[in-house]
Amino acid sequence: MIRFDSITKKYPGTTRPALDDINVEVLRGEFVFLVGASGSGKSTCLRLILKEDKPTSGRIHVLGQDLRSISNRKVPYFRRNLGVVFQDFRLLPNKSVFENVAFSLQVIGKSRGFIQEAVPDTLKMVGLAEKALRLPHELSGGEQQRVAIARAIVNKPQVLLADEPTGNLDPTTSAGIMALLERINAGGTTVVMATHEAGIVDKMQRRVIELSGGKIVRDERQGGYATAGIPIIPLGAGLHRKPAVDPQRTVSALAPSVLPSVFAPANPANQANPMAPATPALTHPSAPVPAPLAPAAVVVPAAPITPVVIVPDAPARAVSLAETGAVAAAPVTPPASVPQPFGEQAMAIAADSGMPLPLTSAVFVPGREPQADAHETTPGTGADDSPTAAGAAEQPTYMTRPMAPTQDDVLDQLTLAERLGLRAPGEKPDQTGEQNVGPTR
Ligand SMILES: Nc1ncnc2c1ncn2[C@@H]1O[C@H](COP(=O)(O)OP(=O)(O)OP(=O)(O)O)[C@@H](O)[C@H]1O
Repeated sequence: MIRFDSITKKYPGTTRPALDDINVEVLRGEFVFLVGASGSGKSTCLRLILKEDKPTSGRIHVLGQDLRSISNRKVPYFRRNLGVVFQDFRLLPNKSVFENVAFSLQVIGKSRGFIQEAVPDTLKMVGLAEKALRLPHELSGGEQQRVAIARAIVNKPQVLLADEPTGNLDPTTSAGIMALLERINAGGTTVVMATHEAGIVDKMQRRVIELSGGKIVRDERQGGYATAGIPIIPLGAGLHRKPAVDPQRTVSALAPSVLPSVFAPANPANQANPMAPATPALTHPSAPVPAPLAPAAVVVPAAPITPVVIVPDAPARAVSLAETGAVAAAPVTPPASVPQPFGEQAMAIAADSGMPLPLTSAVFVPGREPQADAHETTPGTGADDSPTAAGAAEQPTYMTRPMAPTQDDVLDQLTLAERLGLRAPGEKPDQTGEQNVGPTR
């Protein structure tokens, strides 16, 4: 399903590789945790799987395809098989829950009929059927993450990549999110999740791949989190921050089995599942392997954990996937003035017009008439689709194109289609719908 053959990734201007001769294979239907200190290479792995970036050397196969053989023009098609979830949710703040989920189908040209069926089904699965009309800021953090997960899975991807999806959530809410991810996995979707959260990894007892300094130092079939290489932070404390650890100073986990567990046993009284699966898992016809796992296990944070090694003097933080923006669930400036019926072509044309355009929400929501958001465009006033945007919908939202480049958000200069990876920056749209899709770089 996913295979890295001798993968080395060296970022320009760096001396040490972010990934150093990685060989690993993830099988269909697996649930894999990627763990490791900050800067160990977890997000780089996810970026390479997405073909967001390419390795310096080595080969990557995803879904049976050698990523080198996928032309830039085909990358958007390839990515439709992958769902992505980030720590910071990345919802469109001025769109409802329904619209946020529908949006990812709109941009790949799914029919209105398909959207009307798939979105409610998916919202039901994540337990948000009743909140379809809410705006992101009217939801809790856990609910927002469930919307993001719904958006990532609504097209039934074969692989779900999650980059610290519980990083901004409290332990109970995280447990609900993990139960949901387990359920998605039980439906046949392969899940690869980067995390720093020891309690979750320990509870799930799934495959754990540990990176240290760009190398795999542990690959355990049913592993826990604890190694000498990773400091433990107590659940519920510092959940909003990644541990700051100097990978140079961490001890290699070459012999994790000899390490004593630092985890207190879980409190059985806490085993109630806050996300009790009331609805069936989505079926994934494209994933022929039957659900390999037991019914969603309860994921409850372990009893209070005694913090151990916290290494002071953090290094410059690694650039994570969540910070660099990404494809499948990346934030996008909402489409400009979309005529109905919505569609990739219409949105691409609108987004590519280069003119300031009013925002229009063209998604039909049951029980709610299609309506224009009707924010007039004001060049230079920013549509806040930054990671902090979720929950900030009370701020007026404006189109930002065209806008001056900023140092840290080049994405804002791209059109909607470009930002979604549907077309290479600068490439002109044609009039043939799906064929609009083109190279991403
Ligand atoms: N775009 C980039 N340019 C240069 N170096 C980078 C870039 N992205 C990541 N790196 C470096 O590559 C290494 C691995 O980074 P990566 O983001 O993959 O780590 P990570 O394990 O995901 O960290 P975190 O847990 O903090 O997200 C780090 O040393 C980081 O500084």
